[in-house]
Amino acid sequence: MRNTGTLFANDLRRDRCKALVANVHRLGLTNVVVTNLDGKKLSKMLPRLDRVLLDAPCTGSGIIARDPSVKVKRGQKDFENHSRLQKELLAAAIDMVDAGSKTGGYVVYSTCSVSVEENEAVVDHALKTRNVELVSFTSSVSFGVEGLTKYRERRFHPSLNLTRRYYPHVHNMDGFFVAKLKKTSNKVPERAKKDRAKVDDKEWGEEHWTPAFMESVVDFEATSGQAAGTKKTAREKKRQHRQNLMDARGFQQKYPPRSESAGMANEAEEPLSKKSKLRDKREKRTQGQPNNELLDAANEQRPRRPVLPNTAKKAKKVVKKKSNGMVKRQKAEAKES
Ligand SMILES: C[S@@+](CC[C@H](N)C(=O)[O-])C[C@H]1O[C@@H](n2cnc3c(N)ncnc32)[C@H](O)[C@@H]1O
Repeated sequence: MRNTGTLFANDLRRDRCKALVANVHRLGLTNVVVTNLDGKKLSKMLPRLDRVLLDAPCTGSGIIARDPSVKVKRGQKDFENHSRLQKELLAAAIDMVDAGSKTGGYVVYSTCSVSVEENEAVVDHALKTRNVELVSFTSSVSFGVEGLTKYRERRFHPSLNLTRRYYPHVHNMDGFFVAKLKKTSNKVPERAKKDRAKVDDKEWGEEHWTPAFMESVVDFEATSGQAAGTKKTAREKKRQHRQNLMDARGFQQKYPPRSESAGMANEAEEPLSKKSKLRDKREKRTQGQPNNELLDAANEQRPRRPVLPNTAKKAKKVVKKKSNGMVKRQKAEAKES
């Protein structure tokens, strides 16, 4: 501006304004008015401007190379909150500009973030809620890669390719984003323009949600933390699994249980086979008996007689037999004498 016209420089933080004033003095600028206000309210306080540069507050995901703490400092909520604030600040910046300005009517939006939420999503929101369009600025800045027009399930206005992204590993600088907007009318649209950012609200794996799948009960394996009273036996689990399969295939409607047609009280009970009756009997018999596993563990701890190898056993037997014979012989000799 070569020290002509008037420049308003604003920051919400007082300490930042001090640094700003110092820079103004250092550069010998005489056309700058420094304000310490909330950017969202600025449009009501200042006259209509020719152009605005919004270097928006952001998560700083583009400066991780310089400040790795960003990786642990920022969470999903930070990205969401910054995106919301950036949308409000950009709307306010657009409202401050005069669309009929002979020398401008432009807003430049920039962040030092590489996240889509803080960049393309913010600009796309402005395109929908204000009368602005994106313009190219490659004549003055010839490098950078095109902004994204789609990202995962999100779709943005095709003109988002006029924005520019700068990457540390590609451009040897901080991660950065720049968009240049031209205001086409001072009117603020009453309703947001058609939503192009179609969010695919289909959930992962939804294609598997067949009616049969949705009707069946998923039988999860009992975990170690399960209450003792609710633990299912293998037989009960098997029965439950069979029941689930039958429910999923609509067996219940096609072939109602016999008891139902006969009007019996116990409807869910199915006829027991001979084998399962026997198994039931065995289960009842073992109920209340000591736990075999505990007994085994106790036996393990009891001191045991050393197990002799076979040859040692045989030798022991022979000695025993011999000693028996000797005793008999001695008795016989004693009788004779
Ligand atoms: C990326 S920095 C701008 C840096 C500045 N361009 C410079 O070179 O020093 C974003 C600035 O926005 C300020 N800020 C945050 N919220 C604001 C708000 N609601 N209104 C105005 N400024 C705000 C922050 O204090 C921060 O200094």
